Amino acid sequence: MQERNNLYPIFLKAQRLHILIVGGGSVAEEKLHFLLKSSPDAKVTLVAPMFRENTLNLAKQFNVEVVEDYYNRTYLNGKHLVIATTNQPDINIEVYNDCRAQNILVNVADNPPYCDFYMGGIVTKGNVKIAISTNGKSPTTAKRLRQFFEDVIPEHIDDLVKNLNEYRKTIKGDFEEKVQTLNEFTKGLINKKEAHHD
Ligand SMILES: C[C@@]1(CC(=O)O)c2cc3[nH]c(cc4nc(cc5[nH]c(cc(n2)[C@H]1CCC(=O)O)[C@@](C)(CC(=O)O)[C@@H]5CCC(=O)O)C(CC(=O)O)=C4CCC(=O)O)c(CCC(=O)O)c3CC(=O)O
Ligand SMILES: NC(=O)C1=CN([C@@H]2O[C@H](COP(=O)(O)OP(=O)(O)OC[C@H]3O[C@@H](n4cnc5c(N)ncnc54)[C@H](O)[C@@H]3O)[C@@H](O)[C@H]2O)C=CC1
Repeated sequence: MQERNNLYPIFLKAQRLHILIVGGGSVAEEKLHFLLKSSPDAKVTLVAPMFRENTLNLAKQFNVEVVEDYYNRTYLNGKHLVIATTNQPDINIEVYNDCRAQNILVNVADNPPYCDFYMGGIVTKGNVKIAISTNGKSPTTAKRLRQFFEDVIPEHIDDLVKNLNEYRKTIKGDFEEKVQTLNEFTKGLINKKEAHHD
């Protein structure tokens, strides 16, 4: 039987969550880069005894707090989401265990058994965002799919969203009538028979 991805994607308001990245090396830079590419307003703290120059430069351009220190549990105070990227496997696992004990969602980068969530491939076009996951099976496929969709999804998809948002405000009637009108209006965008709950 074909395997199936049972992960549930959600779209976080990264601006009002406090995210901690433990480590300041190459992996921290990669995770921070994709986090900020999607959510430039994300509120992030980095903690590590040593930072690579590229990581520091990236952090400086955004709302990222940099703390030069070894990880300890007090850095979890007030954090909602944690990503561990150190080159010390036992430290990454300590971070994982500390987070689990406090119900803080944790991702040990590139270490699936120690992840409550995975980072995905992300495509953003204006208000439209698509997140891609291969269930942790092939990050390279997630990256290629991200590049593919960045290419083929037209920039003007955002105009459609904005226009429909305006149009929605002008429709009269109760909620059900609005839904019906909007669905009727956009039927032509999809070349298949409308199925219920699609
Ligand atoms: C499970 C997951 C956990 C997590 O880290 O969240 C994970 C795990 C691992 N990554 C590894 C390596 C690489 N990761 C990338 C790239 C990305 N990895 C990302 C996510 C995820 N990576 C999560 C699953 C996502 C999903 O469900 O599909 C992306 C999408 C998002 C992001 O990083 O923010 C980002 C692309 C962003 C973009 O381009 O848009 C590349 C490609 C490259 O750099 O060219 C390589 C090198 C090639 C290779 O080795 O495959 C290894 C092996 C390490 C080793 O060899 O030791 C593991 C461990 C394992 O697979 O077991
Ligand atoms: N660089 C890569 O492409 C890949 C790396 N990895 C694994 O990920 C690990 C990290 O890789 P890099 O980021 O390249 O290493 P790196 O050497 O660039 O960075 C390691 C970071 O961990 C920090 N650190 C060490 N002890 C710490 C502690 N007690 N508290 C907080 N921070 C601490 C260091 O100060 C440094 O900032 C490696 O051990 C490697 O096994 C896995 C796959 C690919």
